[in-house]
Amino acid sequence: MTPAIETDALTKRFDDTTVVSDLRLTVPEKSVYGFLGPNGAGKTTTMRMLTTLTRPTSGTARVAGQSIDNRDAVVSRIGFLPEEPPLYDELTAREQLRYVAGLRDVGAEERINTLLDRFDLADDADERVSTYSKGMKQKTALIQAILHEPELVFLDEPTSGLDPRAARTVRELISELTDDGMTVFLSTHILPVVEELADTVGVLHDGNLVAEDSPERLTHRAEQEQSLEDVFLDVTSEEEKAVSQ
Ligand SMILES: Nc1ncnc2c1ncn2[C@@H]1O[C@H](COP(=O)(O)OP(=O)(O)OP(=O)(O)O)[C@@H](O)[C@H]1O
Repeated sequence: MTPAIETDALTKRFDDTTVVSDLRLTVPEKSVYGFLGPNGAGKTTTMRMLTTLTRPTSGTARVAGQSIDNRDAVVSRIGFLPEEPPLYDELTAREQLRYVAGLRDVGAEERINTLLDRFDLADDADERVSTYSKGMKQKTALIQAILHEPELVFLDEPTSGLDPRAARTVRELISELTDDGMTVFLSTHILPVVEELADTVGVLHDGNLVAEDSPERLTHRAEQEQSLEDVFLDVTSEEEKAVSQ
């Protein structure tokens, strides 16, 4: 089976600073990959390369079976929820979704209605986005990212800034996406999000993939059972020690 994502020595430098270094990762189809790392680790930059928004300095990647050099082929097969999703405050959710469907050239009226229903937004779909809570906006943005039924969806910090209830709803919706056969690549610095959702967790630190395993195996990698948070702090501080030596 072709992996949903396969990177080979993917590297991004800005001037003299290497922000993503020699990244090699493989994400199987229909799985949830949790991309975990502290602020500034290089998660967003990696996602921007994989979604063709920025070019790598060196290295390659295939996304949904297509080379990231082939922008149109990749973009038609993926969805992307950026950290700050583009929503027009003056439009209603329904208008917003129709607009995006038009850009994507997908006849989506029925799918829009189904998704609004499923995301519990149907009653407010004709209100302006400016009146929405942060959670409602995030759900609208998530629908926008999956409207064209992508094989693979990239989510950058999808629960950040949400209150616990809204964050839970968004987590539940994300876990349902794999039921539809989608692959989810999810970046976050919030541990419970990956602990709950991810099949595989990759820990990025200073642009390097310092650990990669299932959440369960990561938490059992020390002899005594540790929480994922302990492992995360361990691997990131081990790296810091190695770098400073
Ligand atoms: N266009 C750019 N020019 C120069 N440096 C950049 C650029 N974009 C990102 N960086 C730097 O690259 C590093 C990684 O940033 P990135 O946004 O990828 O990290 P992140 O892991 O997504 O962090 P966060 O969790 O804070 O979003 C940071 O030090 C950032 O300042």
